[in-house]
Amino acid sequence: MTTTLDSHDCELAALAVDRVPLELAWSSVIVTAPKRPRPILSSISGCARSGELLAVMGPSGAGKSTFLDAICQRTPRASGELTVNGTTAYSSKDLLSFVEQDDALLGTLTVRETVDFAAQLALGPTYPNLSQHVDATLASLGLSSVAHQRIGTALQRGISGGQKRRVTIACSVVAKPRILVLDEPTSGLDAKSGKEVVAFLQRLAHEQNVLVICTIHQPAYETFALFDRLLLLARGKVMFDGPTSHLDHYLVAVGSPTPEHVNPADQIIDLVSTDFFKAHVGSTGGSSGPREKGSSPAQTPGAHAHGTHEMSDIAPADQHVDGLASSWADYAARHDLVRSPEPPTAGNEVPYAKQRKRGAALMGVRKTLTLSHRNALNYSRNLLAYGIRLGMYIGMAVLLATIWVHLGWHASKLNDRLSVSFFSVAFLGFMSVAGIPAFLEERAVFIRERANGLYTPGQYLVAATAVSLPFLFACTAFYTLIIYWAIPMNPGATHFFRFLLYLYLAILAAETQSLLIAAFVPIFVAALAMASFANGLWMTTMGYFIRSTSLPRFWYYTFHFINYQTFSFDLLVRNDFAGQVLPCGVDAAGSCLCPIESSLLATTGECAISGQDVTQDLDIAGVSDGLYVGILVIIIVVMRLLMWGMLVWKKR
Ligand SMILES: Nc1ncnc2c1ncn2[C@@H]1O[C@H](COP(=O)(O)OP(=O)(O)OP(=O)(O)O)[C@@H](O)[C@H]1O
Repeated sequence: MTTTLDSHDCELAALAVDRVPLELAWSSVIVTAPKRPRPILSSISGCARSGELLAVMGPSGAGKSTFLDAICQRTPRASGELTVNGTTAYSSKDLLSFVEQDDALLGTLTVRETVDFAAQLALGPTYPNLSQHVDATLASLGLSSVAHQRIGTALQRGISGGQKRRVTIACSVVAKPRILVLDEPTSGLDAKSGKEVVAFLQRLAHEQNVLVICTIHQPAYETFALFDRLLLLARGKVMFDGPTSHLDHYLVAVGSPTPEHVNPADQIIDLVSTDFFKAHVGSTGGSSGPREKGSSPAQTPGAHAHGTHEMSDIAPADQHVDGLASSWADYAARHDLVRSPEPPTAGNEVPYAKQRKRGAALMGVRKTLTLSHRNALNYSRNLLAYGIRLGMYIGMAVLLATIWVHLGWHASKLNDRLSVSFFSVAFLGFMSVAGIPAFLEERAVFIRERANGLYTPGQYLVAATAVSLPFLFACTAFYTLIIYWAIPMNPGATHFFRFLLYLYLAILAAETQSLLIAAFVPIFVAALAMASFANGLWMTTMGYFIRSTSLPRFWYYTFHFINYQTFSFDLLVRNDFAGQVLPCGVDAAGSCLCPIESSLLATTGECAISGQDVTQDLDIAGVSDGLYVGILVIIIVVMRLLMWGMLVWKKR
């Protein structure tokens, strides 16, 4: 990887542009959580400037991820002030890209496609030299050799976990952010790859004047040396916030010098860790080391070691951390390391926001097209999600066509025939839950990209709908073609196309319902259970198992009439029986035996029931097909709008 990285130094330098220097400042940032005795972050202030690589470190639970969330405006629980170049009037989505701890990627795409789509969404498909920029980014992160490998799915092994981490970073870097924030960019990477990634981030900061802030756990000495500054947190407080070059001196000053062959990054983490504090205090008498001469009277590491029996379990750790926070504040003041944000000046106004507004509508259309293209690729390759689903629809059709084969038109087969319409609506609708896993995978990508301002929930939904419509139509068409003449259903082109339309609307409604539920509860098992329950509810109140006229009034006036299955089932039944006459049987005495009341017997004496008799019996004779189609469309549109609302509302 070293060689590829080096060979792209020039490329990176060439990509550098003369950019307005940025300073991100955070002031008195406090993050609290309900039922938590102390804040997650206790009034943190500081700033960082473009061209710097800042490490945010601290023991587990120190508040590092929360700090990143706060400075990226990703948590509603934060208070305090954030400014860029002295102003609060900036858009973090325009300036900043966030790389989360989890790698949310589409497994069916190749590495290059993934980064290329990210570039198109961030910069626009017509951005000059986009392809070269994508290749340079891949090379910079050591991904050229796997550029054409798929990310990987449950069926197809793809790239390694460490490579996925780098692809996620590449997706953010390729967007050319002015501020890049990364949560654990080296987790899952071996030491060498971790160092290469941090070296890349350092060059990105130094050569492209980007401000890079990242949390990092236990960096190797050489990796740690690449950082310009360190912000060290413990129990939500600042333990160190200055150039990494001062760390050794500071450790000496607080009486905890780094022993030979020990990484100063490990030494300071050891010093501020309190997770096993009580045990540590009990066994060793607390961490030792004199306080820096002249430091505040707050407790130093060893000061609380005696008399712990008088304190609560939490107090010694808090005291330890408070002592170190004071030590740092004293040290920083003494050594002129306290950084204050620069006041705003003419010429360093925050750029971008206005420029981006221009041509926003065209950019929005392009993004929707790019997203649709990506979705179409995903659909065409995702055998598990879509291939197997199409196979299921075909399998169901074959089952129906072979079991109900040559059903014919006899009154004794009335219920068998009604069950074709029921089965088609209810079971095909039920199978829409199979779309939930693929949606959740896409949603994770959407959450990441939306948080980085790449596109809006509306654009995502339009693109997702545009690609799912033909897929669901194909599923419906295959199903209809297989069963229609095998049973057969009501002959004639009009009835055939009506069947296709009504069933398509039912499947669309079922699909939208499943996705709406998954957007509301984005946990696979829970969404599956809820969608299954909803389908069960619709099945039982649609008027097949118990005729609608016999349904208890509560269910009839509520769920029967907001039920997409009611309208689809009624439409299919009306279509199937329209104009048909079903002869009834005759008993030994020659009496006509019809399963339902026959109007033909009463008027013409013919021993048969008409299609009209069937719809009359089901209490759907007088309904308007157009109205029912309209209601189905409204149900689908309302659920899609609710889904949009859910996507807007749920940011995680
Ligand atoms: N929404 C929340 N509600 C309650 N507690 C929370 C919430 N978010 C975070 N915390 C708590 O705040 C503390 C800091 O969490 P955070 O994830 O920021 O730590 P971290 O330093 O990133 O830890 P790690 O290195 O283990 O990822 C933890 O104790 C965590 O349990």
